Amino acid sequence: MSSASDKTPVTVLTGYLGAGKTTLLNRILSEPHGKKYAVIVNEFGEIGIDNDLVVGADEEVFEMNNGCICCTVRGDLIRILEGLMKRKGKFDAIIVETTGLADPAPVAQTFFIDEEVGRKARLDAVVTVADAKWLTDRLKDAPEAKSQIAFADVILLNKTDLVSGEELEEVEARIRGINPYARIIRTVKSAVALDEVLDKGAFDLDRILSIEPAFLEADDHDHHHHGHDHGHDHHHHEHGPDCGCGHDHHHDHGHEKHDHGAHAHGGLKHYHDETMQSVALEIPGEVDPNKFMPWVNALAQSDGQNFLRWKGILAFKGEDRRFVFQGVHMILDGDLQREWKADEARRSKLVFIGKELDEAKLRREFEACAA
Ligand SMILES: Nc1nc2c(ncn2[C@@H]2O[C@H](COP(=O)(O)OP(=O)(O)OP(=O)(O)O)[C@@H](O)[C@H]2O)c(=O)[nH]1
Repeated sequence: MSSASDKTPVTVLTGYLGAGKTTLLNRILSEPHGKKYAVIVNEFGEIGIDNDLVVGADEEVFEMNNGCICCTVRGDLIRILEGLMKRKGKFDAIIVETTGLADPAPVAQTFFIDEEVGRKARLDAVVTVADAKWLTDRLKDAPEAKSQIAFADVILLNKTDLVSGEELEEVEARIRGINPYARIIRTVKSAVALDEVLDKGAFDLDRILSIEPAFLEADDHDHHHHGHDHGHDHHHHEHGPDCGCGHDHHHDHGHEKHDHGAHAHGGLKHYHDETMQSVALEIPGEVDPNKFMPWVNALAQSDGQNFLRWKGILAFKGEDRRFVFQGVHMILDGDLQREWKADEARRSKLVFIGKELDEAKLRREFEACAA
């Protein structure tokens, strides 16, 4: 028997779209902590933007593309974790960043149900980043957001700069209503002392069993997902039937009625928003910032309500550095970041995640920004 301390600690980083997970991850990776972390990032949308936004991405980041981590959890995640375990000694800890749409329960479950993984790794804590400005709304319409709060051991109540003291009290009370146990830390730009979120030993199985009595029950979807109608289409865009999620996305969407959009994975409720879509656009070249910036500003006003998350990496005409564009609803942010590398094609990518996305219009308008 190995003791807990022999096992590699795993932090599951979750939180709704745009809450500040990547911001926290970059902080963790760039601080001089003297540790070596392996990072597993679960991408949403077909073209990899998330991985490109993580600093030091070259050596440490393992991508799980095209699929939702909570669906691929027993496939890709286990394979990546087992691969990492074989290289034990190289990593002090593992961080798994889930997409904003993932339900963390099945991810956490992996560490208890998969024997091989459970022998070598231990779930240290589920850390949830919550957006102080939007969480209250998402708790009303997005069951994943609620599950992310319910499963958290530590909650960063982030973006406190965007709300009044009164609103902050309100959202904190809502969080407490769902999860009275988690430690809540108020942050701006996910600024937190690392020892508040890493190596906490905070994951509390007994508490989770009180929320999800079926947490430890394995199910027959464990190693193959065939034929499992998952009823969600949040990443169906431009994916073939083999999007890697392992579920059939193109049949019977929303056909079965589930309570609150919950799906059974074993005995475990599994939440997915069935109306979420993503649109991924790419221009094989540069864009003109004098067209792009006015366009996104106008779009934020006209359609921002429907865009839960939009982000892009753009090659601006005549600019040596990559422009990283970020949006959460109508709040936009953009920065020139590192230089394009010599062997890197100067392409411009933009991803939208939201509801009622008019793909043809977005594509047409984005393409009109080409330089
Ligand atoms: N005003 C404000 N903006 C913030 C804060 N934290 C992060 N942001 C911005 O919010 C946007 C989203 O941050 P990310 O860290 O990319 O969020 P995320 O949770 O990784 O997003 P997804 O991976 O798309 O789910 C970026 O534009 C950040 O700069 C904050 O405390 N205040």
